[in-house]
Amino acid sequence: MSGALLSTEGLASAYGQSQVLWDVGIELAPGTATALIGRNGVGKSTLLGAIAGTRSATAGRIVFEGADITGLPAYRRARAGIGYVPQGRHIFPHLTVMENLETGLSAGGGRVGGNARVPQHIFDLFPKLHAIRDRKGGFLSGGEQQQLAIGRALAGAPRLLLLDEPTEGIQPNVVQQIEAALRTVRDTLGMTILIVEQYLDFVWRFADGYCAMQGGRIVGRGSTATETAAEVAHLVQI
Ligand SMILES: Nc1ncnc2c1ncn2[C@@H]1O[C@H](COP(=O)(O)OP(=O)(O)OP(=O)(O)O)[C@@H](O)[C@H]1O
Repeated sequence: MSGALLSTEGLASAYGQSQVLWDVGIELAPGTATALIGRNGVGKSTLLGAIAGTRSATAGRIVFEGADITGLPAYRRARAGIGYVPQGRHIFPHLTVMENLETGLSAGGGRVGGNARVPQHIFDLFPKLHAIRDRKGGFLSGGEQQQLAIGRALAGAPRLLLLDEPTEGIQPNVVQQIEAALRTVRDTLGMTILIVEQYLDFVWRFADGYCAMQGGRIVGRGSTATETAAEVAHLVQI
């Protein structure tokens, strides 16, 4: 048996008749960060969605902490310990920052207790969120929304954090804060991270490993310590 926190075997997914994931097998070791990379449209977001439960698998299986979660709906996976920060952030525009964070608490379900509060470490990671805690989500800048989306996923105390292009359209100082936050949750909380990212220099600064996709399949994997971002970018023609 593997010691992976999450693994997929033979995973496939489709939009109607159009298959977009083929025979995907990945393994995420506990406490590691893995970059999922590849050109636009190769299936990275679909794979993240299949793991989070927002897309269904048409074949294969997904095992999380030893349990087969392939058939579980998304809310049960969130409760089981999978946090998801989708592309486009999907924060609630009419709820305040604090209320958005509280939805993350309830998504985490029993893992954080009945009348739990938003953990202080989320405000330590993103101090701006505390300063704007009473502001409505719809009035935030893109960088603030991204911090909120990550904070909301962290509020559920996940063991696995899935992030879909968190640096997209974000200014450099916020990108640095996101990098620091991801390092901290991995290094001090032992969280496992799977991150879809086009900005390879960013993700190479902290990820331990990478999986490269082409045409809905994993075509390469390895360590960010032994292969440079430029070498891997060349391999997958980014
Ligand atoms: N809702 C949908 N209906 C039909 N086809 C879709 C849908 N969403 C994505 N696709 C198709 O599935 C394939 C994989 O898309 P996906 O978004 O997973 O790729 P990606 O690697 O994440 O790309 P990007 O970097 O552009 O987000 C693409 O060919 C895309 O056109």
